[in-house]
Amino acid sequence: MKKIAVLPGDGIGPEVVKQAIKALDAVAEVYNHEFEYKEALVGASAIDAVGDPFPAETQEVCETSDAILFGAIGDPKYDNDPKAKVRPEQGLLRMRKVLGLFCNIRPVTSYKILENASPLKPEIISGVDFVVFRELTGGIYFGEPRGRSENGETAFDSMVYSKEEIKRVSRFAFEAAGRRKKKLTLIDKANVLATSRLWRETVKELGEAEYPEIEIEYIFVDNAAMQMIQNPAQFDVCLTGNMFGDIITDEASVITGSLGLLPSASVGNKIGLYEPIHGSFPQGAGKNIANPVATILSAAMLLETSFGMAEEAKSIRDAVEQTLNESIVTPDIKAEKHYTTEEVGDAIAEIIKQKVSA
Ligand SMILES: NC(=O)c1ccc[n+]([C@@H]2O[C@H](COP(=O)([O-])OP(=O)(O)OC[C@H]3O[C@@H](n4cnc5c(N)ncnc54)[C@H](O)[C@@H]3O)[C@@H](O)[C@H]2O)c1
Ligand SMILES: CC(C)[C@H](C(=O)O)[C@@H](O)C(=O)O
Ligand SMILES: [Mg+2]
Repeated sequence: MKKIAVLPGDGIGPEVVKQAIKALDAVAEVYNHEFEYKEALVGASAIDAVGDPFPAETQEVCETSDAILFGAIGDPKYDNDPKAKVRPEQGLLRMRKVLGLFCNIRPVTSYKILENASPLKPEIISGVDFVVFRELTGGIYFGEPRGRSENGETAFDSMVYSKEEIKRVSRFAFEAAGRRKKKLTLIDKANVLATSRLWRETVKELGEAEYPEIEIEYIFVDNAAMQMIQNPAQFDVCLTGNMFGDIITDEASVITGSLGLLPSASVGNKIGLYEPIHGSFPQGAGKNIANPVATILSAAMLLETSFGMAEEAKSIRDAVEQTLNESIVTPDIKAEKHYTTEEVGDAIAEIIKQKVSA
């Protein structure tokens, strides 16, 4: 029996998480596994219920589970109130920090069938298959000091990184590069930032000392943002800090056709957390239009990474691909006919059940 903490969160979070559970249930049925789900509050809905975006009970549920499935957090009432003292995003950040989730893995894969769904030309996105390793518990998101001057006229955030923080996430990226094309691209801003120069120095030292077979390429983040649109197929394993990784992966989602397609895994010392890279898409909440694929693929990453269930994970990925091939897609994907969140979730679960029982 595997215990999965389920944190649906806000906006479309509960709708897309529900579809991922359908896929997990289908896997459990076909492969004879038992998954026990324990739901907990996070984000704006947790603030509304108990005044804290990451309550102690939620932390407890996470820490006593084998893996965490997360939807999304965020609500316009906080986005539009810069003076709000408690914010949903603080819950997400605190959760990442206390659970030691310092490495966020974001694969970007283009699907042949969706080559016309992207605003980019098919010949540019054909065969794109790279993965971004984003540092998740350091950098400008967490650095001190941060805040406002006494008169309120100035605000400041600090970008802080230690060699140790850089090394531990870099190891994950080097290991992945070893399993893939033996090339690692460090994305930074070393021409301006002292922290980026520390990244370059540390990654170079680590590579020379422990991963001499991996070729390291260095690229400035502004150039990388441009190259990712101009020639995305050149990338394989990318490594970057917290904020650059956040921005560059939303950009990368355009290659695939929709932000609603990209999953992620956040790992570190202990437990793994799996979540779509998108947010709570408040405009789409309650309308049954959100694309559940990013969350369903996050569930596949959960099976593979936390439970070592590679075949089960593949059955989810294959089912997703089949729905895309059959054009069973939500409105964010260019198609003649569109399906609802529930219909896409049902179709994927059905295919998982059929495929393996066939
Ligand atoms: N990890 C997270 O929980 C997370 C990530 C990003 C943003 N947020 C929060 O979400 C809220 C909304 O932020 P935002 O609008 O900048 O980003 P967002 O990712 O929620 O949405 C941006 C746009 O992407 C599209 N989109 C996103 N997910 C989709 C899906 N599953 N299906 C179809 N289309 C999808 C929509 O067009 C949407 O307008 C904010 O409060 C923000 O802080 C949370
Ligand atoms: C909501 C926000 C704090 C979060 C981040 O910046 O990490 C989100 O954009 C993400 O990509 O998970
Ligand atoms: Mg983001």
